[in-house]
Amino acid sequence: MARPKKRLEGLVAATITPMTEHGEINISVIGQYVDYLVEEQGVTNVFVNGTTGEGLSLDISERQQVAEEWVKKGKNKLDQVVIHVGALSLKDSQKLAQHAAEIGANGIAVIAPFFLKPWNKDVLINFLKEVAAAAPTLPFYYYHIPALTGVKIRAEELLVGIQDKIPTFQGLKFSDTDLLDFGQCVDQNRQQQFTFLFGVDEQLLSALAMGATGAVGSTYNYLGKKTKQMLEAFQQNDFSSALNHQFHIQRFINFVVKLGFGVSQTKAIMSLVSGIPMGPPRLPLQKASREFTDNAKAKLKSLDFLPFADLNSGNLEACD
Ligand SMILES: CC(=O)N[C@@H]([C@@H](O)[C@H](O)[C@H](O)CO)[C@@H](O)CC(=O)C(=O)O
Repeated sequence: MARPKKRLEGLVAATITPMTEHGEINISVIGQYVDYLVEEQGVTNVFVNGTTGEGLSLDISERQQVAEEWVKKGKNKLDQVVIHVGALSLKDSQKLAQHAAEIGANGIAVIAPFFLKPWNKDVLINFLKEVAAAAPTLPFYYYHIPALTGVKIRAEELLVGIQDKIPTFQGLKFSDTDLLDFGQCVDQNRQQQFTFLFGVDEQLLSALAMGATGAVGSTYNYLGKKTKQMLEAFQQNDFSSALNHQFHIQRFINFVVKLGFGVSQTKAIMSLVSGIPMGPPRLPLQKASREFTDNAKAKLKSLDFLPFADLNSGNLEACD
């Protein structure tokens, strides 16, 4: 059975796909992006071409180029590079899975197909199994994100006997707020040594209490250091400090959610905080507004989340 040499643990940044002002992928800044995550945020695992990375808005060749660049630039710097290879077409997904294995990625993840949808657990597993089989040496993660896929099959049900069907199954990336489902995934699989990655950053502490072994999220791109403080406090059984850290993070997320928060806004915030031009999102997404970025910047400052006192206005290129 394929197992990563080291278990995927701790924080995993759901990477942004940098783009030029003309909407082309801009892989030239990925090396700089790797250094920023490692050196400034202490984040050494990445999840590439997922929701934040607009994976489903890229064509196959673009997805392969982005994946390849992360593996290349992450060599000897990142611990694990997991590639999301989910697609509506099984063939595309298999092609991407095979490619991920060829380039030396550390794992693959797949969402449920979301147009012609699997209507029950067995059908979904059959789809996932066919993708996993295209990369038989790579650990496989199911990416559960029902609010976006519309596939509401409970993760708990899906995990029953999953390794009999998918021998490379390694774990779950759980991007949902149903902590009953999440808790039962952990509780019913205590013997399996699965990896449980939680994907709702503002609720991570609750998931840690339920047994999450790590977390994948968009905010770890720029709040990685802060979130690591929460993880450390939790590991030291200092629940009061961990809660303070979670509330601190929630104050920011709550603020931006009220303004309207998604991939476009993540790109703008990351450009602002890191100084790396992430560019605009691809249609159908729209650039974050200048008003959003100004407000987010003021909030980051007031919460002491900005590494330096004043920011170069050049970092605001992602905004109108
Ligand atoms: C719906 C969504 O984008 N969720 C984010 C969260 O990190 C989210 O941005 C955060 O919890 C703020 O709500 C991640 O789960 C997405 C993710 O891991 C990915 O990009 O694949």
